Amino acid sequence: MAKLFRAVILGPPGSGKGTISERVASSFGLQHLSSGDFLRENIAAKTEAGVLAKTYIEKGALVPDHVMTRLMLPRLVEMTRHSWLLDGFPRTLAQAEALNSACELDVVISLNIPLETLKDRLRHRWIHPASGRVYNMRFNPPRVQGVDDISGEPLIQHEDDKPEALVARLRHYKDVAKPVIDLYRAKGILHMFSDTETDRIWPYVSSLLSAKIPTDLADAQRATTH
Ligand SMILES: Nc1nc2c(ncn2[C@@H]2O[C@H](COP(=O)(O)OP(=O)(O)OP(=O)(O)O)[C@@H](O)[C@H]2O)c(=O)[nH]1
Ligand SMILES: Nc1ccn([C@@H]2O[C@H](COP(=O)(O)OP(=O)(O)O)[C@@H](O)[C@H]2O)c(=O)n1
Repeated sequence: MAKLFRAVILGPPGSGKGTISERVASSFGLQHLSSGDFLRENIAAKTEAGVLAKTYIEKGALVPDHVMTRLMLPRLVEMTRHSWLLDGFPRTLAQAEALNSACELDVVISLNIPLETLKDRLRHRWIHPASGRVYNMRFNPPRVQGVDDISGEPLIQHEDDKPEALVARLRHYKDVAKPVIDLYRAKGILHMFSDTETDRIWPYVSSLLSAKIPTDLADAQRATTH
């Protein structure tokens, strides 16, 4: 069995983690696990962790580490036989240490996007809650404004994308992300990308992963996901 590949993508709200993760999933056959989407699934399903997490997310605050870890690690156990890309977790040093005790990472991608770019992107972000499909009125608009291309259901904007909640989230992100980035840099697995456009970052991410993911593994995984 080819060695599995484990990666994490870090970046502030609106940095393009989800956009790049989808491209990685379809190009390399890695499973994309978005902690934000997984949280919203748990909130919708009114699970114990979902009910608890909802109280923090509504304030634009971070969900406590033990709640996130208790939610994410069992999900990763279910994915033991897959290569995966984690998006939005770990977010803090405690979460990174919990993850590191559970598995070995091969690559950590860190997106470094200017604040004004983030604000502009999130102002125009629309989401289809049921599927997690993400649109942007400037970057990838839906065919019909306010309507999901696939289901025809209405698109929404996340409460915590509103400018007033966004400032709190961005400040939180900077405070908690630095030790996580430093940890992975010290491990020698951090790769930082800075730009204002995903389409300019993507070729670099793609060539990094092409060099890191064994070709037989990528071919095998593409075969299973298509
Ligand atoms: N204008 C523009 N918008 C982009 C670009 N890349 C992504 N977006 C849009 O910007 C918004 C944020 O992108 P996401 O992929 O959701 O970013 P994220 O890091 O996953 O965001 P969170 O889930 O909030 O952490 C979405 O509406 C994307 O469609 C880009 O290069 N230019
Ligand atoms: N590790 C994590 C991931 C998400 N979250 C919460 O879940 C919300 C939605 O996560 P998300 O990944 O969709 O959004 P971003 O905050 O990453 O832009 C975040 O704003 C946080 O409130 C968290 O507290 N801890």
